[in-house]
Amino acid sequence: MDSLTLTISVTLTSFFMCMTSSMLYLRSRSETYLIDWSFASLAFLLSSLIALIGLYSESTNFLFPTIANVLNIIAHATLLSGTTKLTNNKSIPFLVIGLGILVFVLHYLDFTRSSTTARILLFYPIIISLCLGNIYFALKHMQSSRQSDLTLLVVIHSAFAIFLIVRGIYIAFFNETLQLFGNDIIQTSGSLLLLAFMFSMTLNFIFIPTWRKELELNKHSRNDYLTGWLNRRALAEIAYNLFIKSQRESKIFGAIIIDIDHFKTINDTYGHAVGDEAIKHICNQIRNCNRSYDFHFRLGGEEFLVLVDDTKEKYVRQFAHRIREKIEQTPLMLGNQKINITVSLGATTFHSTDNSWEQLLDRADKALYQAKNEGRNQVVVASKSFPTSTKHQLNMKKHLASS
Ligand SMILES: Nc1nc2c(ncn2[C@@H]2O[C@H](COP(=O)(O)OP(=O)(O)OP(=O)(O)O)[C@@H](O)[C@H]2O)c(=O)[nH]1
Repeated sequence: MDSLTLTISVTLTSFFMCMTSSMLYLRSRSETYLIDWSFASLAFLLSSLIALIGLYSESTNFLFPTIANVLNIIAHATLLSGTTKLTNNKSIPFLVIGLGILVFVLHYLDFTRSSTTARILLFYPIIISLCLGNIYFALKHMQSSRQSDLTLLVVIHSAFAIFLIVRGIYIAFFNETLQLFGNDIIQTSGSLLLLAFMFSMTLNFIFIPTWRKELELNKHSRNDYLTGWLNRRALAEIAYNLFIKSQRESKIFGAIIIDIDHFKTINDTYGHAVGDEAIKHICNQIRNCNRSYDFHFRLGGEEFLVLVDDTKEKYVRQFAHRIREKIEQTPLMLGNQKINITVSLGATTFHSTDNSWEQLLDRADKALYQAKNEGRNQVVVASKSFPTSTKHQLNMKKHLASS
């Protein structure tokens, strides 16, 4: 494979990369990091076009490799800019422009002007650092969001950085002229490496927005629009999994149902919008009392459920009391006006005699009914022998059946 064929292949691949990223952006304009990745692809395309023209015209003009290299570094820096926008909501235009100017100036130093090897060894650390930047931001994002959507990006940049290091070491320490596919190994491996990188980045461009759309759809179908908490659709799946886990590993999970007291009065007095604020306020207070890995659901208007994994009855009781106290002590502030809100809570834990997760929720619901009946603003914990069927419980069953 001669250099011209390889450079034409790289140009074509960067053309497809550019087309793919810009078309993806035109389809979903909210994914603004695709603008940066489209510019990066355009810079790769221009870089390979300039290299191609230089090669085809057999020009010795130093401006050809200079501009091709400047654009190449700008392309890698703009890829990083897309990643920082995706993970941190910030692009990094000054770094992109700064690196472009730096690489241009470096071309006109005596030792870089006279040696291709010196140029490669000078610019590789810059590209490797940009790859490491991509890896750092992607890993940080995946750790905080608990999603693995950027795995492919991490793999591609890691593989590319490793290949660059190996190639850099080879260029620095071995100067035998080996052949690869009928051409000088340095030339061929460089083009093949870039081809593989661009091809996998194009796949990555398609993969990331698709994955994010799917996550968003999934989130909308499982989460309540007002609070962001899980809805009834998610309840059946999560409660079933906890129930199976409790049976298999003899672990206890607990349920706390929380209902705002006299919520209708809040709505009637202050209006529906303030009612919505009150719901969000209560959710924030509940969240502040629980562990981040408990499951939070909005069961209906002003009724919430917390499922507590791997616990004991005494901890569930403590949690429930903490929630009640926190809400009582933290009024909703409407400017200078305080709105005091209280909640009633019904709690219970898994018993070995429970045949289904619904049985556990029925018991928590009955306890809630008792808390309401006994004057509200209190916690009732249902033990194994809690009395059966109430009117409220039947309502709950109806709710569950219709969800
Ligand atoms: N603002 C607002 N109100 C809602 C929402 N969903 C349901 N509601 C209202 O919540 C109120 C619930 O009233 P009730 O079921 O009588 O309960 P309550 O007034 O809290 O009385 P107790 O639970 O017995 O203390 C109704 O007025 C519903 O219209 C919502 O998303 N936002």
